[in-house]
Amino acid sequence: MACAASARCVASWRPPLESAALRPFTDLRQVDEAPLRALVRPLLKRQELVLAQKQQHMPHTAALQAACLEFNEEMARRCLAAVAERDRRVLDAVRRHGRGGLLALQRLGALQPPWLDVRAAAWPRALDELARTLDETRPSREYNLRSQIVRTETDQTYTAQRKAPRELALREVEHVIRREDVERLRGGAALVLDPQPALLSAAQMREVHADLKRYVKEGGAVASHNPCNRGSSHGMLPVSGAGVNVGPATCELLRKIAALPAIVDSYGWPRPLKVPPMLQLGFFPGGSGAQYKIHLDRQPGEVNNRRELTFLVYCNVDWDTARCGGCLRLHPSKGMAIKEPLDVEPIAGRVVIFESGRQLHEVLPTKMGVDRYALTLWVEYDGEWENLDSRAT
Ligand SMILES: O=C(O)CCC(=O)C(=O)O
Ligand SMILES: [Fe+2]
Repeated sequence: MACAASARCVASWRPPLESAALRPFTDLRQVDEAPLRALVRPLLKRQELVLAQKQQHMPHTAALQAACLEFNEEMARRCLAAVAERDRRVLDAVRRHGRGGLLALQRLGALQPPWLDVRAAAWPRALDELARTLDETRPSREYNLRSQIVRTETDQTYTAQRKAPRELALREVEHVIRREDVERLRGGAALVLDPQPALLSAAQMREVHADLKRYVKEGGAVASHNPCNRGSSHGMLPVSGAGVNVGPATCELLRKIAALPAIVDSYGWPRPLKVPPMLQLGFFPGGSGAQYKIHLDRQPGEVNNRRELTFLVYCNVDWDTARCGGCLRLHPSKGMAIKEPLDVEPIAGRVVIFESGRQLHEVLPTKMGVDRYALTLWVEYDGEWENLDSRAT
């Protein structure tokens, strides 16, 4: 019955006629994106200059992060101003035309919230409610607008930077993930792998550990502002190892991590994958109680997040969990295989793989004395934003 009714509705639906009475309101529906789009390229150019300047007195990735931050702040400022200007015009129009203006905007589908009560009796309280809602929702609308614009304008560069997994395949790591592992991953399992032979020799892993320690000390990781992720710092490392002050063992590890998604891909993953050019170094200072509360690496409905699979590799030589804490806790999650919380010790060379958008996880507080280092590669879904959350799982 419901289907028949909605089929009839769809068939008889027509776009609202933009009559002369509605015409003055039609422009109010959208933010004028043209000046914002025109801004992206010059800002990116400026970002390159800022990067070149900063590189003279700080490590490459710290400079890159600082330059990106400046770019984002400027874009956010301009987008917020544009959204605020549009809200001001909406409120002006409604004030001028009274309830008729509000009704007109609603008919054009321009107004949030859709639940606003616009009956004569509720006027003028509706105006206050509209003003408050516009005010409260402005930051999230700014965020959406910014990611939409930056994304469209930089799409070509972004795509060019991301290599398909097969191009990155390396024979040396073929043994790390087996066909059965990928089958389990497809079935909702999280993989905890201790490859034999290890990704690196014990001596090489010590070199990596020393490199990461130095890298953090030189300012390569910045303190997290995420309230869920108190006390930790993060930096980005290019998977090529190019341009960063790290030794051959770390470069080898980065290349090997970037080659792992090709194995998953070769045994069959339901969606196309892309490997980003950078991976994250997570630093949890020992004894600080730093932790990362329970989270997903891609929240449902997140607009500009394509994370499909999370690959973690730990670099903590001589890690003693009883003394240092810092386990990765995998939580039971909807549609996933884990039924009881599972604590994974972050020991050097261990590889953990799970679905970014489905596997809930947290990092338990680090305790005494020893710093915790993790490398995280978020392999992305190679498709349209819109498809991400509506896809069959
Ligand atoms: O360091 C870990 O074990 C996990 C880190 C994490 O969950 C993240 O960065 O999203
Ligand atoms: Fe995470």
